[in-house]
Amino acid sequence: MQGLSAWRDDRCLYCDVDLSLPTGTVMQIRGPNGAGKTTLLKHIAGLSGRRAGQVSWASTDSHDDRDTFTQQMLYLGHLPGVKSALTVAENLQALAACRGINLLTHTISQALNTVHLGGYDDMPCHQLSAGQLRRVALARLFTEPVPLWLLDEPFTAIDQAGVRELEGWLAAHSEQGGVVLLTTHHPLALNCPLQFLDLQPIVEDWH
Ligand SMILES: Nc1ncnc2c1ncn2[C@@H]1O[C@H](COP(=O)(O)OP(=O)(O)OP(=O)(O)O)[C@@H](O)[C@H]1O
Repeated sequence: MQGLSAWRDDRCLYCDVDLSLPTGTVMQIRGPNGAGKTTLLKHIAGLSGRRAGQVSWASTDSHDDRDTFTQQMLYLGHLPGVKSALTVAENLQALAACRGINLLTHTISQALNTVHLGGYDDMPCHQLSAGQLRRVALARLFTEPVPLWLLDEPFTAIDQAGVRELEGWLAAHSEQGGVVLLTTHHPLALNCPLQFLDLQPIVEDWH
């Protein structure tokens, strides 16, 4: 990523951010509320319209080959992003279908077992707790296996045991050659090297 910049009104949120994320990288974007962490993740995922700077995947500009880039990355936003009227399995199927994957029932059940929602396949999502909804979103890490994970506050509503488990998944993904870029206010304890990108808050000029 080269020269990433974003503005709100006439204020620069982040300017000329250069990042290189080799295979195996886990990087935490840090900064206080409003510093621009979500904006930057969406920028990289290509979800915020074209901003300044270039995002390349495997040496190709992500805008020149959008299809390849979207097939290689999974963006999980700070909201779970599941439809409450659908069941757990229907949500996972619909989301995977967006990238052309036809999920087998067995794959869904396995992923749900991994996130400790085994047997919840046919449960309507409006009946789930906040932590369970988050786990449905996290099940996509296993139903849509891709090298690049862009995760915005993935620990939200997750219990303590789940936090340790998710930390383990991040480290395992890195060991398998994946790349993780995430935001969290949670201090991470990973069994792998962790890099940081610190964003500074905009200083308001009240005068
Ligand atoms: N849709 C929007 N329109 C205008 N300004 C916005 C919009 N979304 C965010 N902002 C502003 O952009 C700045 C960065 O917001 P962003 O959500 O990226 O911060 P963040 O670092 O992720 O914060 P948090 O830790 O609270 O999640 C904030 O000042 C916010 O008010």
